[in-house]
Amino acid sequence: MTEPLLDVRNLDLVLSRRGGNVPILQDISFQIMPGETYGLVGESGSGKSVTSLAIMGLLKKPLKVSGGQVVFQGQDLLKLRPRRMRDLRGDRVAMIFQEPMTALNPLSTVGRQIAEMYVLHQGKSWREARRLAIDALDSVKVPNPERRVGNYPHQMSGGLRQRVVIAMALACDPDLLIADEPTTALDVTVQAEVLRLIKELCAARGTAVLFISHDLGVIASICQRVGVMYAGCLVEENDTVALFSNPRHAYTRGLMGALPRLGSRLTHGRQRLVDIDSVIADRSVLTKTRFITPRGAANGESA
Ligand SMILES: Nc1ncnc2c1ncn2[C@@H]1O[C@H](COP(=O)(O)OP(=O)(O)OP(=O)(O)O)[C@@H](O)[C@H]1O
Repeated sequence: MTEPLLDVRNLDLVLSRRGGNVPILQDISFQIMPGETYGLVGESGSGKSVTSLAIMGLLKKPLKVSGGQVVFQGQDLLKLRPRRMRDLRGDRVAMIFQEPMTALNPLSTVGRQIAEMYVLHQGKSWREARRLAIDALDSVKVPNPERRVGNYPHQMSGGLRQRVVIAMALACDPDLLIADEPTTALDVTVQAEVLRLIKELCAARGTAVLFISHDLGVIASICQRVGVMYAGCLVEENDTVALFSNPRHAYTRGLMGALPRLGSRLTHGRQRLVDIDSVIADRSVLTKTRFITPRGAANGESA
């Protein structure tokens, strides 16, 4: 049987204070298989971002992991030395955030920033890296890549900047891409294009994705499986289709109730992202719902 690419096991995370620890995440467990797109969905503050930061080893005080394992390609990332973790972040795991400017240097051209990925992580010469940067811009459908390669980030729209960040993230062909609300800051039509781009590029390269969003519609359009987070716990997990056709947890049903016209076409603004009727009609991919009861918590059905 194929081993999971990422196996998060019983992850606990606390806010460490002088007076004692406050639990932030409790007993989070999920797996992502190679090439799979897995969504984490939940309202603001449910713990999606800190889960991804814990996986990437990017948590800052006063947050700290207090238990569990993050096994990636067979090794527990929580035990890796900072230097190994830094190498892994450049190479095998990449991350994109909501606001592309957090990942871009405003004082450097986008071409140089993409080229740097090839120079630092793949030992390419600057000359070769510049050519690869143009190809990378082309692959993320930035028009006129030979001209755009000389642009500074402020000379580009938000959508183009996010494409540049995607090009940088995928430059080293990572095995896992963590995308934390990558389209939330963009307007609706651009959102749909960027989502489609992530979906197509990762499918073509076999890159697994951990996709984080508060928006079940966005998650449904891109993910094969979904984990639903509520108050620091993963309360329900299932194939996307099964989750939509048979939400078990009261909180999941609440999230779905907030979706426009559920049961007909799932829309996001004016852009149709997924035809939920046809998805639900495809019963072949339905599997048994994994209904999760966190350690020490009451059964979440009534949460
Ligand atoms: N640096 C921090 N210091 C203290 N508490 C934090 C810090 N970062 C996050 N938290 C707390 O951790 C919990 C989970 O936050 P997190 O950002 O992961 O939520 P989220 O589901 O990603 O929400 P959002 O979509 O708004 O980012 C929240 O209660 C938040 O207040």
